[in-house]
Amino acid sequence: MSLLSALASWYTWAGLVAIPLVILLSDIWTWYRMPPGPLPLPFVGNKFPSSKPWIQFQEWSKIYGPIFTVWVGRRPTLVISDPQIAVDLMEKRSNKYSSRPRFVVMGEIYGGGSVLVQPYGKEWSVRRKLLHRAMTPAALRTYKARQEAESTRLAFRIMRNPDNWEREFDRFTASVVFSISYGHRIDSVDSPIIRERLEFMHFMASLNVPGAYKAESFPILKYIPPFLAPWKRNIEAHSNLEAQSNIALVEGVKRDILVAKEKGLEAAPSLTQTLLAVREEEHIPLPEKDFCNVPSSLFGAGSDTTASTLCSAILALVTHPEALVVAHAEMESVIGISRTPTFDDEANLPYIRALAKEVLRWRPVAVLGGTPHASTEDDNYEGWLIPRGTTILGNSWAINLNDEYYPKPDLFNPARFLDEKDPRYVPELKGQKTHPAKAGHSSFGWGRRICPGADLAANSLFIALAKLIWSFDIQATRTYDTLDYTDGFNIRPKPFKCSIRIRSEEHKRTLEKEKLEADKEMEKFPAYV
Ligand code: HEM
Repeated sequence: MSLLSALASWYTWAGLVAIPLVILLSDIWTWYRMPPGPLPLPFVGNKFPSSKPWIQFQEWSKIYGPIFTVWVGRRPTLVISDPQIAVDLMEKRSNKYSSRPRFVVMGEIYGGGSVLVQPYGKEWSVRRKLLHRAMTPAALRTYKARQEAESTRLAFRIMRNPDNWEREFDRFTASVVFSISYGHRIDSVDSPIIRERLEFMHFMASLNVPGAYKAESFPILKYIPPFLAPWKRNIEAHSNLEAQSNIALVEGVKRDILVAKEKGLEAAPSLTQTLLAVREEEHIPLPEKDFCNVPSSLFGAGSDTTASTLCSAILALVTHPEALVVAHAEMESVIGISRTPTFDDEANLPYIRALAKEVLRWRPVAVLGGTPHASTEDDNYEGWLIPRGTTILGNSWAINLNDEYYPKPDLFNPARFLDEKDPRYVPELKGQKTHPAKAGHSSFGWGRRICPGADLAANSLFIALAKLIWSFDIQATRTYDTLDYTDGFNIRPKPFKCSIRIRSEEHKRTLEKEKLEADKEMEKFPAYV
């Protein structure tokens, strides 16, 4: 071996050892300065449970404190279990904590331009501003009539077929968001349009399963040409299908507007109609595919979340019948039997309002805070380093069951959200610490990324729960495991049976009468077939 080649091989070996060593030392230095958590393995990170990580995170918070670090490979993730810390970072310092971690497969290859996974910046802000057009206070007021009508139809349909309550929740929430997005109601969850949407959602969810795609850990793989990568072709084919479907829905609204105009009428108002009018007047810097993704994103983000929360409400009521007794008493004294509750009664139904909040606290559907946040600058919190690019998880599960804020956190008791002057208020449920958010919970997320549909969802939950409680006796038929939930980004109780019966003949007659009015209201939004 010549001296030259010996030297070259020496340098190669030195490099092979030195580079990982430098990376390792740098990781250790970062790890040492970040909030402590379970010990990670170099380059591999921590071991996570294969299901329901929020439970393990809650356990770890009891050992490492309300803010700790876990490592996914070499990427640090900060897990927060205290609402004040979540607000300190994601709201008070929202200029640094409003991005999303990189989603190579779902965000960049599948694309679709969904606002949910967009990193913080211009692309995100254009979409978010367009979405806000549908969520202004004035717009929310106009949706109330259809939310009332759809929740009357919901109660009527459950009265007719009580065992079908879960699917009726899915139909109700789908109809509310579709009527807002496109001016069309949904009469059946089996309609082709809903089936297609669910297929898109399931495919999207499959892209996010940890380990499913190597490109997530090795982003360079996303540049492989599709003809060499069948997995990429498959993702792109699905992405194109969804884009075409989104475009077809917008084209449908354009046709509705033309047809109505020819008849001298106006098409049912919708977000799509508003966005098309805005585009006539100002340039919207989005390609057609991304523009059409904006109204379609309401279904993905807003339908299943609201329906799952209603499922949790039924589980809460059958396992905590004392809450239903108080709620029924409120209905009897404020509403009576000759009519069902409406939004005009909201101020006089504080227990029902509190009940909706307590469901969101007790079983937060977006259990790990929805989609994680990511930091865009180095920061320092209480002496700890939070480097740029850290993933931030608000563990809503641990936050909402934190007994410093919510004593007896596993107990479902709406009274904790009542005004202290209300005779039904229970002082023992007042936490030693007060939740920093005005709503008293943070189940809709934080700061600049807070759920834009929060008020719409809160309205749907209030009116649906009010009508259901007014209509029905809801009772257990067996004992239930209140932790038996599905896995994933959004959680829902696993299917269960219970007894749902109309409260009296007079309730039945009132509901039948009001259902006719509700049908008339919903005729303004022709059904998608
Ligand atoms: C009970 C019902 C709902 C719950 C619990 C919920 C919860 C959440 C949470 C926790 C986030 C993440 C917030 C964050 O990153 O800090 C989120 C984001 C989002 N939600 Fe909701 N949501 C609900 C209903 C809705 C509805 C009805 C809509 C629309 C009609 C909607 C649209 C969105 C969108 C578009 C985002 C992404 C925002 C962004 O990344 O900038 N959600 N939601």
